Amino acid sequence: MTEVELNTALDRIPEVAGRVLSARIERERPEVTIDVGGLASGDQQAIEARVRAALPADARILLTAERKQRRILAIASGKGGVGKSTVAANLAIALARTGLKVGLVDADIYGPSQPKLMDAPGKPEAYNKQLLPVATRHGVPLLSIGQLVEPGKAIAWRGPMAAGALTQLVDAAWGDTELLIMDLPPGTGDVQLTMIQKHRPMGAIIVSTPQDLALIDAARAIDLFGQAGVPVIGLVENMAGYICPHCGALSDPFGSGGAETDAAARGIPFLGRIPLTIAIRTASDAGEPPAAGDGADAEPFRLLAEKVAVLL
Ligand SMILES: Nc1ncnc2c1ncn2[C@@H]1O[C@H](COP(=O)(O)OP(=O)(O)OP(=O)(O)O)[C@@H](O)[C@H]1O
Repeated sequence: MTEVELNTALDRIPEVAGRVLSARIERERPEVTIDVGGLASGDQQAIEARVRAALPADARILLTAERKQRRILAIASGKGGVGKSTVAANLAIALARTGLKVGLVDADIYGPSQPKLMDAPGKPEAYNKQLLPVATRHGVPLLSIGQLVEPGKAIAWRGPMAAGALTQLVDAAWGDTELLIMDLPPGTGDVQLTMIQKHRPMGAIIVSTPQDLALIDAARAIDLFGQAGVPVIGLVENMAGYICPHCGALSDPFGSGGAETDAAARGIPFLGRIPLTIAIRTASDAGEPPAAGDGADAEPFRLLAEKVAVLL
């Protein structure tokens, strides 16, 4: 059964109209969440029976009485190449592993790398003029600008065109997703500002490398969020400390601790340090984000998710 077939089957059940919070195929199995808030238990059971009869026998049907509001957490950086997308993907996965329903929106028009990072290159289907997020092996559905355009095309877009396309990603059929991690384009231009003003993230995390120049750019990103009235919930230092895989010696190609000092000076929480390791790069390039595994490289992302979860 495809997601479109699943949605069509649900459309034929009048009792669930307006109550389907999510309908997706997870590991080839239909998974449906239905809001039964305000219904007597007999009516809830009747709805469940109707849905069960309409779907394949292995379908998972979840009934919930609490419709949670979806929030957006923006992941930003002052400049490109600091590992913003890597942090966004791994944080999304680490948060999902804590039980939160997390989705990932890749709004990076200059280099949409999430389809590769999350190993989800397929094009999203649409239903009722809404995009259906693409399920990934890592438990975090994804919508990326890279799934909608040919490689290299999005970069040429002007502000309004980019903002229009990106809005489709945020306003998609996210169903019961509680938190959307939004991987913003690097920098502090119009597209970033429009996305922040239009979608009002509950907060932003700034990713920086430890060296001074990256921190100056990070300061600009912090200012941008400040002007838009979106709280910066913390700073993450990426590519800090390189452990040689041969001799085990620790070196600091970009320095170390710069982001922590900078965060302290600005009164922004410091959320953690992700080391520079070859394993993080090779795993990411292979569509196997380290946070999805249980190796040493998952640990910094697990710790980061723990800190972020309390700030949500
Ligand atoms: N901690 C790390 N250790 C090793 N490699 C890393 C680490 N973080 C990111 N990388 C690598 O650095 C490169 C850039 O990372 P990424 O694409 O996440 O950066 P970005 O800030 O999102 O860049 P862009 O601005 O191009 O979107 C990638 O090859 C990625 O695998």
